[in-house]
Amino acid sequence: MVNLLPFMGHQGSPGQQGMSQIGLGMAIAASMVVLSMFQQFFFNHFGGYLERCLRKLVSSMDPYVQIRFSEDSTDSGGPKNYEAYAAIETYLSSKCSAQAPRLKANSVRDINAPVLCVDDGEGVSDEFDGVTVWWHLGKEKDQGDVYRGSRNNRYYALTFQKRNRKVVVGEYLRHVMEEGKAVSASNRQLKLYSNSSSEHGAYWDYIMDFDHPANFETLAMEKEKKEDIIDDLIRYLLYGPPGTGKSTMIAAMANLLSYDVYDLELTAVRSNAALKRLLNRTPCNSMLVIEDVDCSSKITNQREKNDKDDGKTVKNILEKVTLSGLLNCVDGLFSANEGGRLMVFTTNHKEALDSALLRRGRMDKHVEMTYCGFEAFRTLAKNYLGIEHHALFGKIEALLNESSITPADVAESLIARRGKGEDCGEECLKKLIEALEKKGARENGRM
Ligand SMILES: Nc1ncnc2c1ncn2[C@@H]1O[C@H](COP(=O)(O)OP(=O)(O)OP(=O)(O)O)[C@@H](O)[C@H]1O
Ligand SMILES: [Mg+2]
Repeated sequence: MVNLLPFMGHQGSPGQQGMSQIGLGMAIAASMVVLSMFQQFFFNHFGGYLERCLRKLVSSMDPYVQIRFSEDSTDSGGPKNYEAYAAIETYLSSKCSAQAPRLKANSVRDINAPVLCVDDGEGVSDEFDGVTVWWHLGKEKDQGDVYRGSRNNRYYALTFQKRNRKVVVGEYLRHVMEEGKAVSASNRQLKLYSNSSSEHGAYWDYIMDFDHPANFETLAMEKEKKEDIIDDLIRYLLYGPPGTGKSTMIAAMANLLSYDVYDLELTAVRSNAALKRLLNRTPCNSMLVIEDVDCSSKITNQREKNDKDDGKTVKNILEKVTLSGLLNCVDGLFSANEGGRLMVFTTNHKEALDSALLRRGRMDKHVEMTYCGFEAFRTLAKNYLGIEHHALFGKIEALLNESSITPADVAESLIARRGKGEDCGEECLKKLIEALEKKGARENGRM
């Protein structure tokens, strides 16, 4: 404690000194209580008012407005945040190459046309309708949570003069988002994610860049069916025997929409809560895929049984991912986020699926991937041999009508002949006819 006595001027007897020290102490304590009560009273009644006045004063002196667009998709803005951030980044790539002294290249689909963007701490200006705005890429520390840890979040700060607020917030931002999305859709490198879990919960792991060449043109399937799918991509159940193109169709869908693929392995998800967390972290413009959903649900049932056998508690059993848990999550996710998300289940055994999954309205479309018909064969012949018409096509059509061969098997016989020279087309078709005849004979023999 600070000794106050030397500053007291008058020094009395030791007894008097003791008394005056106590008196002084009490006076100081009392004045501190009064002061703190006053502070509290003052700030309760006038603090808000003072702050508002101060803000008004500062903003009247500062003729600029700033808007931040954060890359963080886990805060209150959700995945939409990242969508806006990515669109801005792409939009600015065309502006920054001429202006910013430091640039960075983002991973893109076409290596000949990389998307450049400003480096951290750099800025660029832009003109729109006679209005100048300034963009700046900043970084802020985010405390994160136990699931993702702390990290640095980037944000784009848009600064403009207050008098241009209407144009910037309205037309300019719309223009930035539209342009940015159009460019990124055509040139963005797609990515493949899969789910993992740790003691902290479930999360998405980046696996690799998604570089599947499939598209709807090369997908072997009837034209009408393809068009129907393209027109209305939302929630799908793809079913059919192995090798009929379910995974190929998923790749074609992702490529068509430029969506990243989130491959959900249900057996690796530990609880319905973990599943919910994962699905909530599936950003917009993404495709959630659950392959072989019949196997996933079987394993779930099996796990429940095993747990019962092990004598584990009821709580543990309930905590496992259940089909109804999955369906609840899916319904919630998709009703909250119209568009920008696609979900596809696949199965080889539609008949084995729970009726809850098949119920109308749950999966918008059930698409059957079938054995190779003649139209599908023609696509494959064009893909692999570059042949669109041939005298042997008639015979092949007749044989395809009689046997059940998968597009994968047809493709395999066509690939096997490829590389044997320009004129291997006819030879390939003959080989295919041979394979079809053998298959037909086997199938008839079995019947
Ligand atoms: N409809 C198709 N159009 C074009 N190629 C196809 C088609 N179906 C199969 N293929 C070819 O066969 C290969 C295997 O097909 P894919 O993996 O898509 O079958 P799947 O239905 O997913 O099988 P599984 O049920 O075993 O997962 C593909 O890589 C592709 O080359
Ligand atoms: Mg597959």
